[in-house]
Amino acid sequence: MASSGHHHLTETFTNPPNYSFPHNRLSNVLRNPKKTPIVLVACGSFSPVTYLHLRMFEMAKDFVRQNTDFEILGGYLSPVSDMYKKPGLLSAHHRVNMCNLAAQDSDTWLMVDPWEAFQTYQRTAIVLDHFDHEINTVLGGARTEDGERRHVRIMLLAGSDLIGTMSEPGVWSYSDLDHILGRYGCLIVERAGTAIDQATDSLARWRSNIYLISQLIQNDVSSTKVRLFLRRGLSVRYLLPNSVVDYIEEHGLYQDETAASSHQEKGKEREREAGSGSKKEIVSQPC
Ligand SMILES: Nc1ncnc2c1ncn2[C@@H]1O[C@H](COP(=O)(O)OP(=O)(O)OP(=O)(O)O)[C@@H](O)[C@H]1O
Ligand SMILES: NC(=O)c1ccc[n+]([C@@H]2O[C@H](COP(=O)(O)O)[C@@H](O)[C@H]2O)c1
Repeated sequence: MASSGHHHLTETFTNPPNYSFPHNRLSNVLRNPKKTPIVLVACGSFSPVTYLHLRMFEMAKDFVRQNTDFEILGGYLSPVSDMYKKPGLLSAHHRVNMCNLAAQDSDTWLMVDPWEAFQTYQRTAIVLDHFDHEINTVLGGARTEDGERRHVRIMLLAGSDLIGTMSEPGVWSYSDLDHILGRYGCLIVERAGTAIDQATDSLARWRSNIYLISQLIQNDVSSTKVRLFLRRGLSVRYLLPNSVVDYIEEHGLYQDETAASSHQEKGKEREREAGSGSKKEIVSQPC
């Protein structure tokens, strides 16, 4: 495993009340002893979770099988805390519930960890340390079929827009980047509107720990677009799991324009559209 050598695992973590680490779908057996066991962690708002978020895990699974010596033991969605205060961020309670519905609906290896959602904002480097602690220290890592103990490597799963922010000044500290990309590593899924090479150029020193996954079927669904559709009373069915669409309808979510700072959201969506070179309006009518 690559290690920066300068950083140590965070020793103490603040847990939300009544918290227990979900590991019901986490495999603790490494089927191929020649492989390195990994766990994928996707950090984000998930407001709401869409099929694109779930596709990221499937794309990563195919990529890992075809191009690496890793074996995936499980995947986690880790919704960010309400204190992240991003426009359109619905309460953690609803975001976690929707992620749980989506994960239940999906394959058998996805789970939702509410650890960061239900407490103060935690930086991504700390979130990955938390997973490392729970999986390797508390659960004792994985075992081969012969009973040999193995350290599980935690890896960040993200879209190329997120990796793009890693070269923007002031968003991530150098020591956090070194911790995330040096100690753990990252699988990056190409996202329409973000140049993947440009996004990773400035991260070249950690190149060996960054895996780029191209999108063979272009899909630019975003949570921002889903929120815009909902506010305009448009259908979002088949963009996200039915159980999540039903949950949104039942609870009347994403109807309130002011709470969601729609102004900022439209700006953000236009930026992304402009970045992708597309001049199309998402919806022909203005809000
Ligand atoms: N269409 C997509 N293609 C590739 N990656 C994506 C896509 N949508 C989301 N992601 C990735 O999923 C992770 C979680 O993202 P997040 O919840 O912030 O979703 P989002 O759709 O970007 O939300 P918002 O529109 O509210 O900014 C991020 O790493 C993001 O890059
Ligand atoms: N310094 C950091 O640790 C840092 C900076 C920016 C975003 N993030 C994380 O990235 C995820 C997605 O953020 P955005 O939706 O703002 O792109 C969130 O989970 C957030 O916590 C972490």
